Amino acid sequence: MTGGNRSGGNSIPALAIEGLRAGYGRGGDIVRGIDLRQDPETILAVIGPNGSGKSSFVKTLAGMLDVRAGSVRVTGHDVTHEAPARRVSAGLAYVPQEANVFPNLTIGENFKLATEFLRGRAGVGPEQRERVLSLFPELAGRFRARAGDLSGGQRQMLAFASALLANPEVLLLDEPSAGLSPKIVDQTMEAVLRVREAGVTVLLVEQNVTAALRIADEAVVLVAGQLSLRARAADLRAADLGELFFAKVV
Ligand SMILES: Nc1ncnc2c1ncn2[C@@H]1O[C@H](COP(=O)(O)OP(=O)(O)OP(=O)(O)O)[C@@H](O)[C@H]1O
Repeated sequence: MTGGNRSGGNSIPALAIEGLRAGYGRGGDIVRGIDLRQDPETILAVIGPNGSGKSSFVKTLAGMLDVRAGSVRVTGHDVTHEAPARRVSAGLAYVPQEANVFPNLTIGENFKLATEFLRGRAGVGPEQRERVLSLFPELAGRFRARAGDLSGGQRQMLAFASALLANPEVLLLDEPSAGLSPKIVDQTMEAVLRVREAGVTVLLVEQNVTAALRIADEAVVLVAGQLSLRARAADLRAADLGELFFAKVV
């Protein structure tokens, strides 16, 4: 998160995924052969019908689900078989859909825990904390507030901020709009834009296709664990995706 421009035609992809396959226990593959490259400092939306494997895909990238085949690179570094914490150290941060803050701890304590295991990662420290707080001014001065007492939108900001304290190159977001009112969804998406403008690459899994397409640079459609379409977000309309989803998209 430098605020500098790391993009460019010949730059190393922020994320490079090849032939990725993953699944649960002894079950069949849920992620079924995904190839994907994402340029630095872009927002890529991952959309698709319920149960198509969006969360499983992002969990695989975060190291929560074992890779059965293929590879994952973050700014050129192979993290395919790294544990989740090592991926964060390699620049890949993850905000899960649920349980993404510690509700019984204060904002200050959530911040402290977020970096507790990251000593040694470049750019983690007081300066990064100041940068993060400048992105989320609503959290500044509220360090003693209990995370569980925050509104849904504020809690989401805290989850983003905690992930960004690790100074990631890539931020994985799993359905940040889930359970939020339309107004708060808009504010949350604005926050994702600020994160991108601060120099972070964002992979955004979303059910709310309209909200995701509004801020994304590009979108991919995931159907039954495989990518069925990649397009510039500006060229896609939620209403046109119904056929791909085999369901009405709103
Ligand atoms: N912990 C789990 N154990 C076994 N199977 C799982 C587990 N979590 C998800 N699955 C299966 O993986 C498939 C894809 O689910 P996943 O949650 O990744 O899809 P999704 O696209 O994120 O869906 P949604 O949009 O409804 O969240 C489903 O068939 C689901 O039943």
